[in-house]
Amino acid sequence: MSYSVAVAGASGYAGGELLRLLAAHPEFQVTTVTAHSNAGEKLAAVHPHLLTYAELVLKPTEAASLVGHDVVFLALPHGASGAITAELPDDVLVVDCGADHRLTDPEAWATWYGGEYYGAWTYGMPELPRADADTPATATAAAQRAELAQTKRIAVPGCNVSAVTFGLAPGIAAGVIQADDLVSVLSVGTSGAGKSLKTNLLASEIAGSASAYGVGGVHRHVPEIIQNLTAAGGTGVSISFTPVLVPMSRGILATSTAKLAPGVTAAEVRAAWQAAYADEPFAHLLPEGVFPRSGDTTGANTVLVGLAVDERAGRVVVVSALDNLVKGTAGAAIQSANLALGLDETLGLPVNGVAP
Ligand SMILES: NC(=O)C1=CN([C@@H]2O[C@H](COP(=O)(O)OP(=O)(O)OC[C@H]3O[C@@H](n4cnc5c(N)ncnc54)[C@H](OP(=O)(O)O)[C@@H]3O)[C@@H](O)[C@H]2O)C=CC1
Ligand SMILES: CC(=O)N[C@@H](CCC(=O)OP(=O)(O)O)C(=O)O
Repeated sequence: MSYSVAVAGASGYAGGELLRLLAAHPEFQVTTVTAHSNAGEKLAAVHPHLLTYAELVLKPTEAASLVGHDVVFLALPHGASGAITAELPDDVLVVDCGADHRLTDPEAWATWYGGEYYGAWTYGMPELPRADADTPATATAAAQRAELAQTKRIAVPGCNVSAVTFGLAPGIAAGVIQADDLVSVLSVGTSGAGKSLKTNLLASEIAGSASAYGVGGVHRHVPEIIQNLTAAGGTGVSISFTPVLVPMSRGILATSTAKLAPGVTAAEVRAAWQAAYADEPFAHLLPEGVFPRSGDTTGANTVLVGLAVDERAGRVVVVSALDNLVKGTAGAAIQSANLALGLDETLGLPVNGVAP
């Protein structure tokens, strides 16, 4: 069976990456692409690298363009997807790459985003371990996958959120690190900010320079990270989160540290991540002493993790890398859509990065 697919926001970075991956997917046929200011243009005019769908004409982003498809991927600015989705039939699988449906707490939405709250959807991170807070060591990703298999509405995680969650969740779920004193500093590529012109992203200002932003616990990804790590079994989750814009177009390299739980050995720490990712197709723990580079994941739906125990500091140091446009958005969206349609979770998704 082949599914007809619409991609809204196809002229943007996330939309373009969805199209690149969907072109290699054996069960999906993209028949509609939409845009905002670029509506009316051929796709070839905005994404010359995408030959498969080059002749499709970008329609306006409105419900009328999207109805009649089996699957709709939304890659729109925050706040733009809620109203459109309300007009789509319940039996259409809708996968939103934006933040509109990620947060389960309406107050958190009001605090960090604002505007109308359209409610949380099934969270599109199949690997997320979920635990009863009293028994974190029993956390597995089975519950998340089971929910995804039943849903018609998927909220794709934020890209920075994914990098941090993949880095820390296994240790929290297994109880080998403390959740109340987490620190994550991320090197992030510029494409995470989207295609529209922003003054802090002028080439003359980012080339050859690194700059922190969202400093002081004010980045909107903080509540989403806390939501995930709490679901993984963390109690009193507290994280200091600082992204640093670096001169690369794609990729995120997150360095996260956490206090070792009392009495835990280095071998037990490693075993926690090893067990969590042993059977995962897209999450991988690297051998001892090996740490990922962001570029190792370019183009792949893969998150790579390296870890070490800093005995002097009493902390675990986890380095996690992913491509913000693939495992950080478009790849995660397709992986979750595969599950929701009962397809092989890995269908159409590259596992190997492009390096160097
Ligand atoms: N870039 C990334 O790494 C990641 C992005 N995301 C999320 O994916 C979504 C898209 O991001 P990204 O592709 O980077 O952004 P871009 O700015 O590159 O693209 C935005 C898309 O939305 C369209 N658009 C702009 N304004 C409106 C509007 N008012 N109403 C409807 N459509 C509009 C644009 O159309 P046009 O260009 O024709 O005006 C374009 O197709 C965002 O919610 C983002 O947070 C999530 C994780 C990672
Ligand atoms: C460089 C840069 O600005 N990156 C963005 C990535 C956000 C993202 O893509 O996630 P959302 O879907 O939650 O917007 C940021 O840190 O805000």
